[in-house]
Amino acid sequence: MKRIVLLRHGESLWNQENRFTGWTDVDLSEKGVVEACKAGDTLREAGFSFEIACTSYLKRAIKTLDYVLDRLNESWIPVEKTWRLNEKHYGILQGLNKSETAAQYGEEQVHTWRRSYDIAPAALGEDDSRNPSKDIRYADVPDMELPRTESLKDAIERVMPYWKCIIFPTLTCKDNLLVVAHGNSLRGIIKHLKEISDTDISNLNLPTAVPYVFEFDNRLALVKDYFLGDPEEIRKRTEAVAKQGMTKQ
Ligand SMILES: O=C(O)[C@@H](CO)OP(=O)(O)O
Repeated sequence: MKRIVLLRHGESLWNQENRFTGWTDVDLSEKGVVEACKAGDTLREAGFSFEIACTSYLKRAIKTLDYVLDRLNESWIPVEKTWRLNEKHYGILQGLNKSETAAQYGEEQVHTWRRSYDIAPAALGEDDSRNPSKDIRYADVPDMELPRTESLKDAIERVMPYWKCIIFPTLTCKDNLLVVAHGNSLRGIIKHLKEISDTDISNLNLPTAVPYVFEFDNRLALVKDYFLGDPEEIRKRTEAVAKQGMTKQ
């Protein structure tokens, strides 16, 4: 049996303040650090061990991975970072409070920006200091590929080459992989793995730092997927993520 564990980062400072984050490189909150350590403990107690891990270029995911590997006593394993696993780029919404945005533009519009398949928020202007083309960490990425905003569809289009060329083929020679990324980049991967329709994907929300396990047979067909943890707690935390775009949470 082969396994890929998908893990959303622990709570970030902007998750705590309920702000659209996207490619903004915010740190984990104190609660996020605790959540990340707990995810590592949960994986260890369930007998998980990893041969290789990958994550995004954003510190909330990188640090979550570090805490998880520390709890597993596996800080030594190879880790690959890629911009392709970054969160969906939220364009000009980045930094805005989600409830206040819902009060201004309506909950339906905010839901469309957050969870529709192919509608992106307005793009950052070329001169905006948040334009990724001005960030040295993306210097090796062709400018044409750097987003100024993204729909889920756009995010999937840049995640998938990495999934198909690097992550998934690694399963042919390794049995246990860990991917620590973000709510929407992971929703894109899950959509692909579980063949979720463009419409139904709007109902999928991921709680922070809950390991989501995918098991494959030796021919790499998906046989089983499940969250690790208390189902009732996971349900409540998932519902809370869905409600972040409401005027009052
Ligand atoms: O703001 C963001 O970048 C994401 C993840 O935190 O939020 P949402 O759940 O609204 O897509």
